[in-house]
Amino acid sequence: MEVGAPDYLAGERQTAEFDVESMKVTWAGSRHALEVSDRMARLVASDPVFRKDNRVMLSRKELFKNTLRKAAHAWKRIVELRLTEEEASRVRFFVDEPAFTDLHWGMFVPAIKGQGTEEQQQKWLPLAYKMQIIGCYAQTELGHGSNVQGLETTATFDPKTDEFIIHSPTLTSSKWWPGGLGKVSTHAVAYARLIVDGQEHGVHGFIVQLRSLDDHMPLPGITVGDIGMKFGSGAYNSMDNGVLRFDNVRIPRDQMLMRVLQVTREGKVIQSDVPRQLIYGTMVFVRQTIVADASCALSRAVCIATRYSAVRRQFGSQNGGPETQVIDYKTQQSRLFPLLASAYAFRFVSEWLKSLYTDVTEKLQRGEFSTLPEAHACTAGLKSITTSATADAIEECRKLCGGHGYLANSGLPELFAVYVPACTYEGDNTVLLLQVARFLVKTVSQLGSGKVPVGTTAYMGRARHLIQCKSNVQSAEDWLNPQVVVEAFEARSLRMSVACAENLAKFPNPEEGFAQLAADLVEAAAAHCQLIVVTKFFEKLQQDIPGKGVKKQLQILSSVYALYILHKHLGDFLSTGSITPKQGALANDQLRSLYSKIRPNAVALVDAFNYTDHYLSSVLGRYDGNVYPTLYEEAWKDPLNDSVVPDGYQEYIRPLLKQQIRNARL
Ligand SMILES: CC/C=C\C/C=C\C/C=C\C/C=C\C/C=C\C/C=C\CCCCC(=O)SCCNC(=O)CCNC(=O)[C@H](O)C(C)(C)COP(=O)(O)OP(=O)(O)OC[C@H]1O[C@@H](n2cnc3c(N)ncnc32)[C@H](O)[C@@H]1OP(=O)(O)O
Ligand SMILES: Cc1cc2nc3c(=O)[nH]c(=O)nc-3n(C[C@H](O)[C@H](O)[C@H](O)COP(=O)(O)OP(=O)(O)OC[C@H]3O[C@@H](n4cnc5c(N)ncnc54)[C@H](O)[C@@H]3O)c2cc1C
Repeated sequence: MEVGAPDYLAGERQTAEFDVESMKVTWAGSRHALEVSDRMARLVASDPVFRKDNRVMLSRKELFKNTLRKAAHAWKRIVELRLTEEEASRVRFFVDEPAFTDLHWGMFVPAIKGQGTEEQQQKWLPLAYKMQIIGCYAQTELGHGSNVQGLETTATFDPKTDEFIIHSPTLTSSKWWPGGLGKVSTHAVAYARLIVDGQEHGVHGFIVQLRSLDDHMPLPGITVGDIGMKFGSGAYNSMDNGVLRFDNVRIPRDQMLMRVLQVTREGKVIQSDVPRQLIYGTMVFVRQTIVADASCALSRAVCIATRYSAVRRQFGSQNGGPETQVIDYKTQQSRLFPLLASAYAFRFVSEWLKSLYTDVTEKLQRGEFSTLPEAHACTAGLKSITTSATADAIEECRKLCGGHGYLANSGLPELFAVYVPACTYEGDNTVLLLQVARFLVKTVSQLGSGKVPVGTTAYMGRARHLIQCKSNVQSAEDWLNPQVVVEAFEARSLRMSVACAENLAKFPNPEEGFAQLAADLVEAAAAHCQLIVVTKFFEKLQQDIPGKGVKKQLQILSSVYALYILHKHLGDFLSTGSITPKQGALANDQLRSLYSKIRPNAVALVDAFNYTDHYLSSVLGRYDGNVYPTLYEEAWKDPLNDSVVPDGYQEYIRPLLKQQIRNARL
């Protein structure tokens, strides 16, 4: 905010019962992370190249070219200022525009790192790090996305020339969707079925050059282009999601990523001791980052809706005084505050998931693979529930802002359009929950065998207790006890998984049973993932959290998150007998009282996200709350208002009006 400018939300900020600066540190993860973030936010906001207020008005071509300009400028600044990786990734965050660079850094580089041999990494990574080559991740095809084993592209070894022949045998085998592919990437990690000596060896990644490094023209045998406009204006259309066909394209043998499986000069296929699933490792990495993205997108929407709800007034004027702030309506609070709590919950679970991922990666380096299934289940499941909740929440925030939320300059329509594909990319959310369900059913089925479940399924080791325990909640106050809450969530989750396992056992063919019970399995998987989020929020509170009143606010938010989920899924808790209807009603009583505790802190709690006005790009979410004059000014900037009488008046409006007049005279 400019020095001396009026702050229409100052009153709201004065009622905060905690130290906002300390909460900013907790949200950012550390004082250092906050400092870096703050500096990079200002760097981006003060640079005219990164302007984004006109984005929804641009044609696709203009938008795309502008994105190229921003990406090139960002890279120039990163190199000039010698920014660290952490700083560079904050620059990407605040530039706030999907671009080919996301796939280059986020998938192409990690695929080579995770699936390439030492030699391959040494050859390709320096080129990629300097952006002397630009890569994408070409897995999905027109006919196959979720079913990776069903991909049709082939990579056939030719021992005569020591090459692989990459080919798209059918229309449905055309690569379809990869970001950065359509117009920019010079290379791809393309996934194809490996065929050696007429035998198939599953799907593997191959580094394929697509375009000339001299004139950017597609190489012989490559057909490549953009797949067309996507949902919404602006939004994901800055990305060149592409289509790609291979017509017997030859690549050297050493361009197959060979950490998992090697093909020798003689055409021998050698399986290393690394599990086959490591071929899916890049997806595990990105799913983990997507959970962190969910907390960012959600907190952004909630920040806009909270500030605007404090500015907006409707009804309730007493003796000509001001009307009621809509944030004071209990319905507004019961829709908004759980989303605020969810933003914090997703933030902390993403922190935990990142540490789990780092730990598993270190173990993989040492040749320990036992934690891979849990890492897969956690990343897949949390990606699924956090993105689904965030997509729904952004739309709810739009509605919480009434009519003005529908204006592009509220920032919410574009945020929604850019965010919703997260429910689909990197694994459709239902497909991913089915993976979690497989993991849970397997864990349950091993309970009797003496194998002790660990990590996020450790609670299943107490199945005997959880299957019959009764919650001893007797008052609304009891629901503030994390142990009580966690036990109710554990009982619900365990009982849902066990019920699924019991029902599955009734089918002679387990796969048929899995298919028939898929809807129940998905619900059991979601219950397990919600338990993880709740638990990790409570565990965060065990840490030392400095700053006046900060921990207290987080305790309130953790209870709101847990009791909101309980209230929303009350049917599960009641039907599994994890709690009684009376206890469910007490949870709801507690939730109401927690909302009143959040109310004086709401604006400060969203200030703690530390978002600049440039990043929010929302008239409704402005830090200073100066909404109405800005809405009014912005309206006049619309190109339609460039002329008082619109283009087309002479051709289409005038004749109509004349005709009406004639008719009226008749
Ligand atoms: C210097 C820096 C400068 C600037 C910075 C600039 C930029 C920013 C940088 C970074 C940004 C970071 C990240 C963001 C990047 C991009 C994000 C933006 C956009 C997103 C792009 C989206 C890209 C995509 O969508 S890529 C395509 C994704 N596709 C999918 O997800 C497909 C989903 N399908 C599957 O995963 C699988 O096919 C399946 C799991 C559903 C089924 O597979 P399969 O049939 O083989 O399996 P099963 O038989 O069911 O299972 C076999 C066993 O394997 C286990 N399994 C399955 N998957 C995994 C896994 N991933 N890991 C481990 N194990 C796995 C499964 O459990 C089975 O085990 P079991 O024991 O045998 O039961
Ligand atoms: C914006 C965007 C960017 C993308 N970027 C990339 C990229 O860079 N690289 C890349 O390779 N791919 C990319 N993709 C592709 C993406 O990964 C796939 O779209 C995604 O994995 C879903 O696969 P699908 O499209 O085949 O969906 P489908 O599997 O066809 O899903 C359609 C419906 O079928 C259901 N379904 C499917 N299988 C099952 C099942 N077994 N049981 C029950 N229900 C099922 C799903 O739940 C869904 O409702 C991108 C997609 C989008 C939208």
